[in-house]
Amino acid sequence: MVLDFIGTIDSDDEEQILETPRAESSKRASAAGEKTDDLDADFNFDLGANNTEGVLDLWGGDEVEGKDAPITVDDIIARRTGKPLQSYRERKRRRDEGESDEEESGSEGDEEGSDGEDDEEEEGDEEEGDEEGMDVDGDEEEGDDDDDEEIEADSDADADSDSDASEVDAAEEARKDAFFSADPTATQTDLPSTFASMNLSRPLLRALTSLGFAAPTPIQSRAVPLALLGRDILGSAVTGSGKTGAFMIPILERLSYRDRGRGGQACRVLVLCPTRELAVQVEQVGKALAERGGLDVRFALLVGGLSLNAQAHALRTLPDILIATPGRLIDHLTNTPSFTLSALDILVIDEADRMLEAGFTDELNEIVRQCPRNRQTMLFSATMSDSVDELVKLSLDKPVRVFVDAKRHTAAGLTQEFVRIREDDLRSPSLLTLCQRTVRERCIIFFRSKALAHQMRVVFGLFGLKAAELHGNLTQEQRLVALNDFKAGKVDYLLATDLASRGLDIKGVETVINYDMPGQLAQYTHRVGRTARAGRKGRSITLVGEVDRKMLKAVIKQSQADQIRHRIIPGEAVSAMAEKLDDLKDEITDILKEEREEKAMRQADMEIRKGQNMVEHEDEIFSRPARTWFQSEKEKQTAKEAGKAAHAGTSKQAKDEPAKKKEKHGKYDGMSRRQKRRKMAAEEDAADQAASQRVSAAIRNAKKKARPGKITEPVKPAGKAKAKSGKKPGPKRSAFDDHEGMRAKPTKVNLSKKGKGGGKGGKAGKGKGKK
Ligand SMILES: Nc1ncnc2c1ncn2[C@@H]1O[C@H](COP(=O)(O)OP(=O)(O)OP(=O)(O)O)[C@@H](O)[C@H]1O
Repeated sequence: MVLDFIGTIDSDDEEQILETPRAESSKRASAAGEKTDDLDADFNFDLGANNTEGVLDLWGGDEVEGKDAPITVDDIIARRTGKPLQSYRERKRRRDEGESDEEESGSEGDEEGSDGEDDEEEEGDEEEGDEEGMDVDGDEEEGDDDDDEEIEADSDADADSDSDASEVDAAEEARKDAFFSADPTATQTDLPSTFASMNLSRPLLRALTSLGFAAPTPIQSRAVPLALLGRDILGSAVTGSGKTGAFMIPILERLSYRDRGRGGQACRVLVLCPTRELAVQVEQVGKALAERGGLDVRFALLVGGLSLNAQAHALRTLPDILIATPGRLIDHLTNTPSFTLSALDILVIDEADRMLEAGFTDELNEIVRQCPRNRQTMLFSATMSDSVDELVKLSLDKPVRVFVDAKRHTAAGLTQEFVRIREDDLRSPSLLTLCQRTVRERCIIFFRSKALAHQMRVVFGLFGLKAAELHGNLTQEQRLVALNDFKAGKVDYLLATDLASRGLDIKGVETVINYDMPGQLAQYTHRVGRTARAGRKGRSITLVGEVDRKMLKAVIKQSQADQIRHRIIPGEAVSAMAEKLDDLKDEITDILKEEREEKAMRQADMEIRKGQNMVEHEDEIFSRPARTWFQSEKEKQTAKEAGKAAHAGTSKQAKDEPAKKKEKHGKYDGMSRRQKRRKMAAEEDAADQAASQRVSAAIRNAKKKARPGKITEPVKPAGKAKAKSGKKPGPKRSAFDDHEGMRAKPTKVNLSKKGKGGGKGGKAGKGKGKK
């Protein structure tokens, strides 16, 4: 690996990286009316960050009232340790205020002690770190040779097919040329530098100013004018560069000219998003713009986890803009009477490359099928692909590719750090060390699995680190509470799966940690894109194991050299943490067990209530029309699995291994030892029998092959091959031709009676041959 250009960080001095620009330059430039690439870093779309209740209302908050709030892991930990968890800021405030009741001083003492220790250690560690850093570099170089060999070998193989590949490339390029329109903005030197120069209406201009959007971002400068012309667009620009505005501004502008006369009311715009949280956010952006501009535009949010009835009711009022996740939208298209997309003018697919992946294919096809063909379609993503194969099914009309600064894959203000993990067992201790010493707040940590994210929350809790989880195993309310607690700074870490990797715009995220390297490059790009948004600075830290080296190379290849750093976490600190973690194993198991028991009790309670409800409201429940589903549960599951595999992009080995394990594990599940032994013996017998049958069959076949064939029978393999190749069969050959070099007399057989006649002829032939 080439680490020469990678700056090594071996102290915990973050100032250099995290000095957050207060967007002064941006503001100055905006004030002067200049065009600037810096976005308004202080602008916040988060209308509900500090108002959890308000946002919960949006999600049917009545279900989350405090009276029935479930016991959380934090509660269990607090109960067991006798110390409530506090965020970093709370701890700091208390320390500053000198609060010192016994309990607090205990926990603070620990923390301060460890802080102090860390500081002392750091100097020593630096040297150690340096040494280790050199060591790592050395190893990396060695390893790199191996990789280079592999790559060279690959390129050797490639060389043979170079001309084929270039033909394919040229063909693909030709297809793209035919499919896309040329982008008139690509070479345009006088792109609009202000919103006013885009000929937007006054109310919308007012709204933009009031939101602090002084000047359009590059993607907005290029995409908005095209979108206003009604063009189909394939838009791409780095994460956090204002793509939401790039489609929402022209939508609102176009809607202000809609027909409002009789029958003019209809659902005209549909924005599809892959996750509920992103849909909520897009709706907030649209609503904020509409409200600030006093625009008469109505929105409906169609996402899972919200009341179906409330959404159906909203749909009956024909809102102008629908923001939806695909599954819930199809549910409404199937079950909400008179709801159609027949009047749709604009379809937007946000995070379009994700939506084109396997898991969403069926749903997306169905939605597109129900949209009018003459609609305008806009696709956006930071990792948008322009592969024609994927796009043709969306029936686009000569779309324009608007790819801003296509060579840049990550935000300019992002510093990407990588920590080498030599043994997988050291991953968790490394993460904890990092969080205790360095990354103390405003951090999203991504995990490959929900279970791991959850387990880590318990561990974080035991170490006094306040965290929330965000993944698909939680109820919608829990997901939202987690998100809002993190936004409001009530928790310092958001432990998430890829559910949170795309689109979420959370102000002030300073650090993104990848507990493991994601399986796809696009996933990495979106994860680290949760920081360094809108012109701010931010940092990502990725723990890289040996198996992740290929992906690391790919990441480095797509990044600017000055963005990359090599971070070293002092080995001693990690070892000490590993020991502490080891000591806590039983405690962690007990907490998880206690949590499962709490959950089971709640579940039982819920079942009882459900039963009571059924009894009380039986008539009403059974009088409701049955809902129909677009896909059966099985189909849904298959699509989900396919989507997961495509999205995770895990190595084949990693994908196969769990499957193998499962099969092996499940085979004798639930059997007693005796049953298991019997079954194994029977299986062995059956295997032996099958093997001896195979041997006998092989002997029979060999003998058969050695016998001369029937006289009139064409030699099989040659005949088959000819038939396949479509060539005319030549004159029939006798089996003797091959064996004895002498030609047998042609025998007359009645070929019209194929089966029987042939058989007879065969027999006759055989008889003759024998004579
Ligand atoms: N013209 C603008 N001026 C100032 N700030 C802006 C402007 N446009 C967008 N922003 C801000 O930039 C931030 C990022 O915008 P947005 O979420 O649309 O990014 P994105 O490109 O869609 O990111 P992702 O690829 O992660 O989905 C938002 O907080 C928004 O307030």
